[in-house]
Amino acid sequence: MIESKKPMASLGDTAHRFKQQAGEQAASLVQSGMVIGLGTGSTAIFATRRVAARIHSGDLSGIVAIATSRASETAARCLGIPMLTDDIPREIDLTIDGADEVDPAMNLIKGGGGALLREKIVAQASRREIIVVDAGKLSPRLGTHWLLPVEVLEFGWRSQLRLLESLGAIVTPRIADDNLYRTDQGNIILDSRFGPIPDPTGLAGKLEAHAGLVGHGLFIGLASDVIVAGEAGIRHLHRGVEQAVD
Ligand SMILES: O=C(CO)[C@H](O)[C@H](O)COP(=O)(O)O
Repeated sequence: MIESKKPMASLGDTAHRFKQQAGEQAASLVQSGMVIGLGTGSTAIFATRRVAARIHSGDLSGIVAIATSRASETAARCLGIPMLTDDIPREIDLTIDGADEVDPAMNLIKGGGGALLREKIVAQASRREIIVVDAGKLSPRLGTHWLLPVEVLEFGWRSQLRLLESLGAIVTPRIADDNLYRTDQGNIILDSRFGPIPDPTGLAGKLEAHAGLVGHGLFIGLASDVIVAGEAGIRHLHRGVEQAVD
């Protein structure tokens, strides 16, 4: 079990250092010959950079990667990582991604960066889904600190908004540059404030039952590992079991 130690606000500027520590620790788990998934966001990028550095130093060979967003793909290509595009020809050995909120059972809210749908596709295609976070992301219950992003088709999107409201959420369509934000798929995101979610699995089921609602940021049972960095150091849990950290 992971217990929340500090609220996000108290981490302040140190969060950046913790993100780096968590991301780089995860990159040490990549081995030559692997197909890897590259996550999206300010924590996952530290893992991507370290993987690139290991490739260029000759420490890693035969790596091929799939990105969880167009932005991550562009970053990885710039760093010289060999990339797959738009297809996952075989099981991904290991994916390293960030999260917005992590509960004690290693369930997640993701999608703060808008990449939730690709992130979930890649997570579900991965043997190991390694989540890297600073300690401020730990939460006693999903929804306590973060909005739940829900990706919907433009067609009929206000009916999805009403559905979310009927489930108890306060819903705000995500805006970018004074327009509705668009995901990599051209869809809309409805940021939904549920507050602490008593039954994330039940809520996920209700959301998945609706046509037009193409993705949501609840990642239930998908994380195999969580690497969390904070004032107490770096902790690594693999399927609930504490791992030694170098
Ligand atoms: O889900 C995500 C993007 O869709 C990110 O992984 C999540 O928002 C965490 O981002 P960061 O590491 O920048 O805090």
